[in-house]
Amino acid sequence: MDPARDPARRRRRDPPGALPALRGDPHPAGRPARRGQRPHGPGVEAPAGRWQELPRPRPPPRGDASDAPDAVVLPGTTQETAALLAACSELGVVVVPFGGGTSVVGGLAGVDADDRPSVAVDLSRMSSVHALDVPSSLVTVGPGMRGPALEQELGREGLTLGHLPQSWEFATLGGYAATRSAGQNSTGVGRFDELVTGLTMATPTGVLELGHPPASAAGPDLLGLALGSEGTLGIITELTLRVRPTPVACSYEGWSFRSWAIGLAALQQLSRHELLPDIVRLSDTDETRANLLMASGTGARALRASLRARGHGDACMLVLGWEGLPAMVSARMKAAASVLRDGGAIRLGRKVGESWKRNRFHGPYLRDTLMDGGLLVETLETAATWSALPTVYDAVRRALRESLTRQGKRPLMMSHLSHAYPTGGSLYVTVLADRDDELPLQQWLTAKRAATDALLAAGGTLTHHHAVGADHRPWMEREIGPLGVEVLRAVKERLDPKGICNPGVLLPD
Ligand SMILES: Cc1cc2nc3c(=O)[nH]c(=O)nc-3n(C[C@H](O)[C@H](O)[C@H](O)COP(=O)(O)OP(=O)(O)OC[C@H]3O[C@@H](n4cnc5c(N)ncnc54)[C@H](O)[C@@H]3O)c2cc1C
Repeated sequence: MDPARDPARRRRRDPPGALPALRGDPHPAGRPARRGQRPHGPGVEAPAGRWQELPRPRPPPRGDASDAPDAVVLPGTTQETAALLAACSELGVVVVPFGGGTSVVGGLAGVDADDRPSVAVDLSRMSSVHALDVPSSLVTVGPGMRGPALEQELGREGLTLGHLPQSWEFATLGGYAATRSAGQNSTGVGRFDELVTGLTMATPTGVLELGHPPASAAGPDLLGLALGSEGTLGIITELTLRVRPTPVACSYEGWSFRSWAIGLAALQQLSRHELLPDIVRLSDTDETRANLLMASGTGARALRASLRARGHGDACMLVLGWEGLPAMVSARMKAAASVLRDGGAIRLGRKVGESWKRNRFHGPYLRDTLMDGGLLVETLETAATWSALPTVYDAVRRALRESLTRQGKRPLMMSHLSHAYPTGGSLYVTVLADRDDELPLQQWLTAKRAATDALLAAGGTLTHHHAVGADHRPWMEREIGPLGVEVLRAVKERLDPKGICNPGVLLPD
């Protein structure tokens, strides 16, 4: 069986293809809880607040499979899924939908406080195109379909979805909707939730048909309840997505700024002038330095020398991608170039942009190599308004540095902004440190908890695109307030009265 499709992997949050890295530590990014236990050991789920040292949980015995699902079920239609959910509800069996298994926040942890039996619902049998409405630019698909397969089908009609997260090879369309994913082109085409115009969700108490393209004013939009619901309300069994013509022209280019603050200010100017490109990636000095060091060949050496000579020795590199009709692409690039030059940027040209494009799915595989070498390699992400971003950036880095240094492992942190909006942008931080081989999970949870407290206090969101899962649950009330949590609970109680739908995620205990 393709390991990415193996639902027994659902509680390990490693990316498909990451298995070799896990030999020494089966759960470097998160230890799955055993049935009936709190997900990450005592203390870890306590409400966020002032930092306290956590009691150190004992690592699980190697090879412990006590949290594996009791069965894997593969429904083929909405009706079969609805019947399955109704039966599980009656019998008190927990149901965890399994898309591509790429959740990095414990979305598939399957933890149930009551330790009920559980089934993993593998959606791979529902992975075909159901309808294509070319004049309306709409495609209707099954939730188990993966991005590459859909792009191949759409490509025959000269269309594309254009949703390209780094997990694109393995993640599914249903998973994107359930987690409100963002892709590399989201600045241009929109986040995945913006691409969903309608969906069908089977719940234990019936089937919901949500959304009405092109638009409707019939009350509050219930579609928003299903997007980001992470399997807690039911299972998405069909999606209707907005597609667009395959771009005729694609141009990727690199720019350099003297500092992160200057780069952020320039992006803010682009957004203010409605000149944001389709792809934006502004790396801070540490990430730029690492990228330049990893680039080989005479071109890379010449680039490093030229940046030093022009006073950009500690540069922050920006990659922009422009897609669409040739005339539009060149007009937008020209207008943006003038704003960027006014903001102090140096144009590095297309080679830098093309090189980013070639390597854009390689990062996670490099992570495996680094982990094999004994490093802790983890990531976290958030988003904030343009005015709050600098504070959030400083706060997260400070919290991570202090926490890991206190644990005796000084980290290297690399950050980038990869999704820009008129009002702000996302922030993604990669952390590398010597791994505490005895308690690697505790090492990261300690740091992550400090960073999450810090980013929320500074005005960031709990998550920009990785979703809540099991890992972010303790902070959910802080994000949406106690009344917000009650509203979600009330909806869940109506649709899932026995609480069988993925009970271990999203909603706090
Ligand atoms: C290497 C790597 C890179 C990543 N890069 C990105 C990125 O660039 N952008 C980004 O947004 N995310 C990224 N992620 C996170 C992850 O890929 C996304 O959260 C993705 O949307 C999950 O899709 P999936 O099909 O794998 O869902 P799964 O991991 O299988 O499930 C995720 C959650 O959704 C629920 N679920 C899945 N399918 C359904 C359904 N049909 N109905 C109801 N609930 C369902 C599951 O129960 C679970 O709670 C990355 C992950 C990895 C490992």
